[in-house]
Amino acid sequence: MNHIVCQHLTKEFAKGAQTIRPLNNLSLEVPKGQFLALMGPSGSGKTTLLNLIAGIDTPSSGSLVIGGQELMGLNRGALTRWRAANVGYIFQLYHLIPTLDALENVELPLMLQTMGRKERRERSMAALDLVGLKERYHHRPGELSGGQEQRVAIARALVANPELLVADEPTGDLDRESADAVLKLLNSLAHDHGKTIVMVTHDPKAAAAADRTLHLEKGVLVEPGTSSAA
Ligand SMILES: Nc1ncnc2c1ncn2[C@@H]1O[C@H](COP(=O)(O)OP(=O)(O)OP(=O)(O)O)[C@@H](O)[C@H]1O
Repeated sequence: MNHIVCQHLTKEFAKGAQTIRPLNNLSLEVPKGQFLALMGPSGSGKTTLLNLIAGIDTPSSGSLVIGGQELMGLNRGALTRWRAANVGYIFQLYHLIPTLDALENVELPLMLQTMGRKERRERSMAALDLVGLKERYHHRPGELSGGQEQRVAIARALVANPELLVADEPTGDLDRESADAVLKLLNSLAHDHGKTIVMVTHDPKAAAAADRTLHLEKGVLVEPGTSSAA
């Protein structure tokens, strides 16, 4: 079953008298539980596509169906509710709150739900356990390594149990060893826990850890080796 179905997806921005089109008539299907890597030069539309798939931004035209829900045409409020229930976002620079410990950071998405403190704590500890950091729950971000911070951020992305994870350069700020640990974790989340993962990366080694790699160029998908810039 396809988890993500993009058909003729276009995103346009008006810039003065000009129209910028970061995504141009893009069609794409991603099966549930697939770990997909998106590569492409700077400005090719990777983040724009990721933000549409994450429900952060809305398409200008085309269709975007995720888990059976058509996102095209949803208003801001509906999109925000859909995102909170269905998507976990992982950033390059973690975006943890420095004054909160690991557990409190992971709990944050659950604050938006009506849930008792005990259940919130239990769910957050389970997410920290899944990323291998249960013992570090009381540490603040400043007391963790970059790789550990990213794993806490992944626990935060997972805690509301979304089916879809999107990651923008999740290993871009990590050394090779920490990057490999994060990639192994993402791989396991897809294959052992059924999460669909869309990851933007510039690193071919990170892309190699995914099930499939797609290349974007000037807002369209290209086959490797057919680049217009080549
Ligand atoms: N909100 C916006 N308003 C106007 N133009 C935008 C907006 N968002 C993105 N763009 C333009 O769309 C194009 C694609 O941007 P995007 O961030 O998707 O590229 P990218 O492939 O993620 O690049 P990078 O690898 O540098 O992050 C760029 O030319 C960018 O300037």
